[in-house]
Amino acid sequence: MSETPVLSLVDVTRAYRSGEETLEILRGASLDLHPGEIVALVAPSGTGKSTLLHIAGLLESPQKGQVRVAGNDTGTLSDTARTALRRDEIGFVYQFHHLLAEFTALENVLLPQYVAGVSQADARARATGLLHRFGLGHRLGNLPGKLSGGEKQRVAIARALANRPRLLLADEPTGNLDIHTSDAVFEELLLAVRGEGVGALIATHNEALAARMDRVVTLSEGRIVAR
Ligand SMILES: Nc1ncnc2c1ncn2[C@@H]1O[C@H](COP(=O)(O)OP(=O)(O)OP(=O)(O)O)[C@@H](O)[C@H]1O
Repeated sequence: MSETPVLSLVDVTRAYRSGEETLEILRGASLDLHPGEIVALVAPSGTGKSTLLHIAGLLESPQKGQVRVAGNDTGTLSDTARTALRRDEIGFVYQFHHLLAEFTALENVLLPQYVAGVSQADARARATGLLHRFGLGHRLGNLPGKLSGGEKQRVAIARALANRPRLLLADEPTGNLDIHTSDAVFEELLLAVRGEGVGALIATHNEALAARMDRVVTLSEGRIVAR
């Protein structure tokens, strides 16, 4: 493919100290994720999925290697430029929704857009459009405490997509939900991601959900390999 990858990891290494020991979690992990491609990351617990997603999301830095997001070599960016790149190009969905409890569903989807400088009218149109798409048109004014688990996670996904990121990173995005709700929310997530043409890297333990994505990769001895 000739298009610039939305995410390029090149020989990324990351180790943690644990007492006397050094845990080498990532040992030369490389991956190209192309625009619109949806990749599942399925690997045993503790092998470094969250570490990899944090590095891809510019929340952590690798000790060695390169992280390029939408063609930008992030190792050479100032903190301000990294923050702007994260805000404009990357959406995150976690296992837990992390919605702001004192803000309504609509406000939770508006806020990242305001931070990015989107006008009130445009932000409102985008937020209501997304929330309607996730079947939450009747929940715009609800606080998170007044939403079901599945609804909260749908709002979190809408929030992650609000600024039209080119890259979506998700860590067990439906791992907190019962099987039935998880399947439904996951289906909506895939539809939205495909509809928006976002490149997505999604960590999951759910093999059936992984099989619905374009490609499945795993972590083996600190490297990313196809499965
Ligand atoms: N900040 C840290 N300091 C020390 N060790 C850490 C740190 N973060 C992660 N680790 C260790 O690195 C390893 C990989 O952690 P990570 O959370 O990336 O795994 P994971 O594959 O996402 O696991 P799970 O599927 O259980 O969420 C674990 O052994 C963990 O204890």
